[in-house]
Amino acid sequence: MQHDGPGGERWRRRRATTTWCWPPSRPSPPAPSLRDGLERILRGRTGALIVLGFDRTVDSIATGGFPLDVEFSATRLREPAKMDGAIVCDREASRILRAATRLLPDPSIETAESGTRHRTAERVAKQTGYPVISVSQSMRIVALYVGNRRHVLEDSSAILSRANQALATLERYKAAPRRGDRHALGARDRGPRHRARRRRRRPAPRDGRPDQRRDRRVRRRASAPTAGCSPCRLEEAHRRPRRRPRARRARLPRAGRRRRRRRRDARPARSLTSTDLLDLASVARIMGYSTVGDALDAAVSPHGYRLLSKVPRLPGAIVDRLVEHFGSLQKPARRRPRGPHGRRRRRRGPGPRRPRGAVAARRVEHPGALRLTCWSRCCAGTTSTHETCPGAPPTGRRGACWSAR
Ligand SMILES: Nc1ncnc2c1ncn2[C@@H]1O[C@H](COP(=O)(O)OP(=O)(O)OP(=O)(O)O)[C@@H](O)[C@H]1O
Repeated sequence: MQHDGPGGERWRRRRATTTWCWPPSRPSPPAPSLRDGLERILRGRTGALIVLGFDRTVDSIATGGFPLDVEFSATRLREPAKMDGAIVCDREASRILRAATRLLPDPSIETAESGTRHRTAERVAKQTGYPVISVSQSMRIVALYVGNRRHVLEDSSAILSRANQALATLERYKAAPRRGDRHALGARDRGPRHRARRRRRRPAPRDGRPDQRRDRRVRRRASAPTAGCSPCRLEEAHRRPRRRPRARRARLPRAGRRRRRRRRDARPARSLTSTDLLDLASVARIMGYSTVGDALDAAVSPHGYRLLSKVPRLPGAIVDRLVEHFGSLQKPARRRPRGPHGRRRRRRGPGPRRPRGAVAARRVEHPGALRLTCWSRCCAGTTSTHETCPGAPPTGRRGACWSAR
């Protein structure tokens, strides 16, 4: 008779086709002691058949053996594995419930395995929906069966050696000079003039692609050492919380929108696939450059975010405003200061040199945003702010310092 409740035909079929995952209430996949126990069984040159879950279906297909109901530990798992038959644990692998039991799954369930242990493991996994671990004595491998899937666990030493190799590669990637640096240094160094010419050459979006690819490789490598370490990575992926749909945001003013777009565009190319990385236009687009016409070959220059982020105590809002105002770092860096009547000032005689950073400060309209060195004849750069400059006029008027702009 077919019934739909637990243990019924439809119930069993549904369980066999749905992907098994750890109960949501459980904070983490099975304890590392399970992996340790499997290692011990392998080292002891015995096999095992372990069912991770117990319910009416498991009970109905298990015959013989003896009930245990003891706390799970690696050593306790090793002992019943020496005997014939299967071991049944609870779903969290925190207790060993039965040992040396014979499993008789439905023989009509298809299986691609040949040995009796593996055939049983696959059938039990399909019929009960619980994960079943089979440790092969002859092949010395651990296979995990979950529903219709089979996953062979890698040897710990292999995972460790791969992780070490990945870390070494990561170090090498990190240590390698970036393409920009190579330009500056000059791979084929032909003397100081050649070096200076190379340094002056402005990069185009096309030049950024190898660096993007390298960054991607470094990121992929960085996650590689852990990949495959956990036998339940698959399940973990299932348990990963889904991103909640974001609440609709209030429309920002135009400047804010522009800033947000620029930040979004400047976000690292994490979302790009390996194929996208080969497409120069996608990479340029994510870097915030235009791809229309021959824009990819046009010279580009940095906005100055990186440099400005190094100015201590300079708030992000001011950085944004500076970048918005100048557009590019090159403009203020190249500009020579103007005198009181708009003429370019000449340097007269020896004296303290004005640092470049102060030039950028001169063009900012908002005096409240300025906490930069005052450079004028009144204090000759000995003061750090307008307020502390001895040449500063009473509040509300611009003094000698600022009228010198
Ligand atoms: N239906 C079953 N229920 C419980 N245990 C079983 C069942 N079938 C096989 N086993 C266990 O598997 C052991 C080995 O069986 P067999 O050698 O036929 O399987 P195998 O798939 O070739 O395994 P291995 O790769 O380890 O040699 C048996 O001694 C028994 O302990």
